[in-house]
Amino acid sequence: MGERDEALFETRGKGRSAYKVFAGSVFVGVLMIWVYRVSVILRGEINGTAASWPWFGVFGAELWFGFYWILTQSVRWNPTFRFTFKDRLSLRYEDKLPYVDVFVCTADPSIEPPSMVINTVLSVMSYDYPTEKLSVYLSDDGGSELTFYALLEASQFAKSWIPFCKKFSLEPRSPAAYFLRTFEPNDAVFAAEWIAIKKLYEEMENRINAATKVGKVPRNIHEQYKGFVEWETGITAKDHQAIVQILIDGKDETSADIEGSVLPTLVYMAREKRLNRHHNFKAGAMNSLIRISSEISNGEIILTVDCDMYSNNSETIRDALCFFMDEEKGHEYAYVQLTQNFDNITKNDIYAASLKTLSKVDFHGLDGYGGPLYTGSCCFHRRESLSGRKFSKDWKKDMKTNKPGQREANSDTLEAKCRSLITCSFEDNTEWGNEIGLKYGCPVEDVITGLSIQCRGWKSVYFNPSKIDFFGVAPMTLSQTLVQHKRWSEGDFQIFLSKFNPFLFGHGKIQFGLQMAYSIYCLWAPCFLPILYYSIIPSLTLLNAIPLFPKISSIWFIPYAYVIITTSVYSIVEAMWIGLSLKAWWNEKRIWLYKRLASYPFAFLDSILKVIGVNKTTFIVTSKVVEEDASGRYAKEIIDFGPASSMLTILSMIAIFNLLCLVGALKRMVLLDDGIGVLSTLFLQFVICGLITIINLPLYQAMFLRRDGGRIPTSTAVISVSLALLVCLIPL
Ligand SMILES: O=c1ccn([C@@H]2O[C@H](COP(=O)(O)OP(=O)(O)O[C@H]3O[C@H](CO)[C@@H](O)[C@H](O)[C@H]3O)[C@@H](O)[C@H]2O)c(=O)[nH]1
Ligand SMILES: [Mn+2]
Repeated sequence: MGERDEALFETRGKGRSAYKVFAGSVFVGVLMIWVYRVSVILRGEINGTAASWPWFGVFGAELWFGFYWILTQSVRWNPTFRFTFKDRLSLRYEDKLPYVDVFVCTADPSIEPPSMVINTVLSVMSYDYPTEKLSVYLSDDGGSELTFYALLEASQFAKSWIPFCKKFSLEPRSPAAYFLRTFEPNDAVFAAEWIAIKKLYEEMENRINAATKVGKVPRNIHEQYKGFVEWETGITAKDHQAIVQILIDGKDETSADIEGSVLPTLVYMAREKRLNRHHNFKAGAMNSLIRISSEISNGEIILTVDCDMYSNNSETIRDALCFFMDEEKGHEYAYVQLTQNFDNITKNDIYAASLKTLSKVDFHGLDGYGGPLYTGSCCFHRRESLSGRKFSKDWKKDMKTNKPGQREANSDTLEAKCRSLITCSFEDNTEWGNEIGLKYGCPVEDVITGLSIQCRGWKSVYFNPSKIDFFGVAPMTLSQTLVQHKRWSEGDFQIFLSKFNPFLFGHGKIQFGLQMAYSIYCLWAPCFLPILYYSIIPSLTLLNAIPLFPKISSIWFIPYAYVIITTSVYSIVEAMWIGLSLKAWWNEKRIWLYKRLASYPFAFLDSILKVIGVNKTTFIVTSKVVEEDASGRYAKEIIDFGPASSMLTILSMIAIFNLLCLVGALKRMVLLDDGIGVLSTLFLQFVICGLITIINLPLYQAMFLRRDGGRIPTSTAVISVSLALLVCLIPL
């Protein structure tokens, strides 16, 4: 034992020589482009001409694109793939498996329906894992009796659901997903139980949805269960006392399922909220969970999931443990990040929300340099690394345990103790949010926390098996997509500006490849500048017949053509390889542009304002539901552009502006005698302007032709057309 052929997991890299040769050739192309620009400057051909400042700007953008392209090579250089051996784990450690605590976070019952939240909870309660070692905690930042009520219902339903899942080895174990995907079985015994449980589930779901609809829990239920006393005083989401309710106590022999087996512990928590106190969003909720769970179950492994991310694979905990419990390497790992998948993605992924390039390319690349980012959900942590501990080589904690944790026996005293840990003032003058737990003050608490853990010497693992582990809900409108990406790019850029800058703080602590890879995301926000420039200036100069690029017949045209064509073809090939359709690839390109034009500029601005102390961190929660007609459009892959917003105005303005430039330039080309000559000197500007126009076809449609609720509001149309006309008139 202990030899790698007996190991609990295996790591495989992929030989990438062909790719490296290709990337090398692109790099030469990029260098040639730079050489061309410098040589023109040295020959003094540019200074003083009309093209002077647009020309230097384009050069600046090209410097950035080249530099950024180099960064993205880090995640394509050394991809790493992991495989686990769960049978070896069971064979060696089945009776010594560690305690596992699962954290689920929810924030708002109106956009995160309680019936969805409890499906996530039920799916993780039903893991194929010793139930006495499994505890599930729900943090409710909405402090809502509706969510509490749903969880109470779930705690009852679990008594039938968990034994049913295990008896028939069901997958997935979220009842909603299971009943959506399966039909009445043929086997008579199974069918009888199946029908009975389905009925039980539907009745429960109806009760929960009925309460959610009216916005309160029926009186008679209030009276039946003492826990509701917390809501008797009419508390609000932003102002309420600390609430901790142990709904199922796994240590209590009387709380068994219908077959008499122990149930996993189930806890509801709403940390104290006061109007004048900052609560640090999800990071604050997670830190509260870390503290109360350490009193109640103190699992050595913590799984964090968002409330929409149900488990799709009952064996996931065992996969994760294959890394943590591996005799040789296990002690190095702080967290095991699994893939976040979404089961509401449309056929051609209209909002590029599947994030497949991240999950199927980038994260494998990150894993080759010390491990992936922590992305908030679907991630297993070692409790001690999450709590701030430094990695040390000599220190191998023995994960193998079979003794129950020590704790307060009486559940009333235990709850009271826990409540005292989640008051507004508990963290005052402590290291929580700083050295201990998840970090505060950053809209991506996950990424900054993961980075700081890696900088304390720990490694992480990316595990992306062919069987999907989790399914969540991706944004379903354009504005939600843009707002989510604004939060992400803002948070990542703030990391870059903070003392945790991957190159500075990470220097000497994490590998250079990892520093580069983190910077891909940390530098999303500033990418708006060159892209915005490229979306306006080449087209404006096209309109004014000022060339900015070498003409088609020039030898310097070759590196441009080579870089543009090969990187585009490569990006299509990569998209096919990760399972996107051609149309999905095209949609991804559109959202790529929209993020850079609409999300990133605001992220950039807000980050700067935050650095100079004007702005505070915010966290706009993504809605997991949309209205009926919006969901109809989503299913038909019709982009929902509305409502009016400054983000939308920018997008519309740029789309219209490019259309005007293209029309103006084409007109001139047709009217002039030397049309072909014009086309040849302005060729690349035609390409850029033309592509921006073509990719915006759905936008023009939404502005001028559509009448549905997802169209571009008239006010936005008027403003953006006027602005576009104004920009066209800028004299050069
Ligand atoms: O004050 C808050 C705000 C959010 N949440 C929860 O945080 C989770 C993530 O929120 P969501 O709106 O779904 O954001 P996403 O952009 O989908 O989340 C990704 O990005 C976040 C960081 O920006 C991470 O926290 C998430 O884990 C990660 O999945 C949800 O369960 C929320 O209920 C809270 O508990 N309290
Ligand atoms: Mn989410």
